[in-house]
Amino acid sequence: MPENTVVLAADHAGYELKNTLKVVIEERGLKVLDLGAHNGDSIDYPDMAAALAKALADGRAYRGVLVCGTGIGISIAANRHLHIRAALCHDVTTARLARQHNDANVLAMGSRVLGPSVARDCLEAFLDTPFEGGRHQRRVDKLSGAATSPDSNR
Ligand SMILES: O=C(CO)[C@H](O)[C@H](O)[C@H](O)COP(=O)(O)O
Repeated sequence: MPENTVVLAADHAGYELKNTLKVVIEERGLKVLDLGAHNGDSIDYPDMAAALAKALADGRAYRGVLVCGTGIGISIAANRHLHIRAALCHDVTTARLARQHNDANVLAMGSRVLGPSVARDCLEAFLDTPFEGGRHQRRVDKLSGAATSPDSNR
């Protein structure tokens, strides 16, 4: 898996913010796999989330960033894929905790609710923060069906 590549995808509403975030990632010396949108023409967020999920499943990137108008639709769509842990974040604290506690592999944001400066801060926290493991690993394992019992809480 290319540990230096971040995959980006957005719908038309997230197109401009996605391009802003692309520059931020490249400035950090990472590579970007940009799946679009490549213009402001209306496009459906489930299709973009599915394309990003496939790129991660194929090992073409190690993390992903999704943008739509609110981040809601595109994060819901991404989380339909079992290997995706997409966190919809609105601030640095949630972006940091999404990594520390949830081992989120995808950051989702809303271009119509976040300014570019906050979005940049969220992205940097998402890229810089390691997973804490420990008790959180057990919980993350349960997200992907590793739990032995549906009512297990240990
Ligand atoms: O899916 C969304 C909301 O959960 C995204 O914000 C979309 O970008 C939004 O619904 C697109 O709306 P538009 O009126 O078609 O631009």
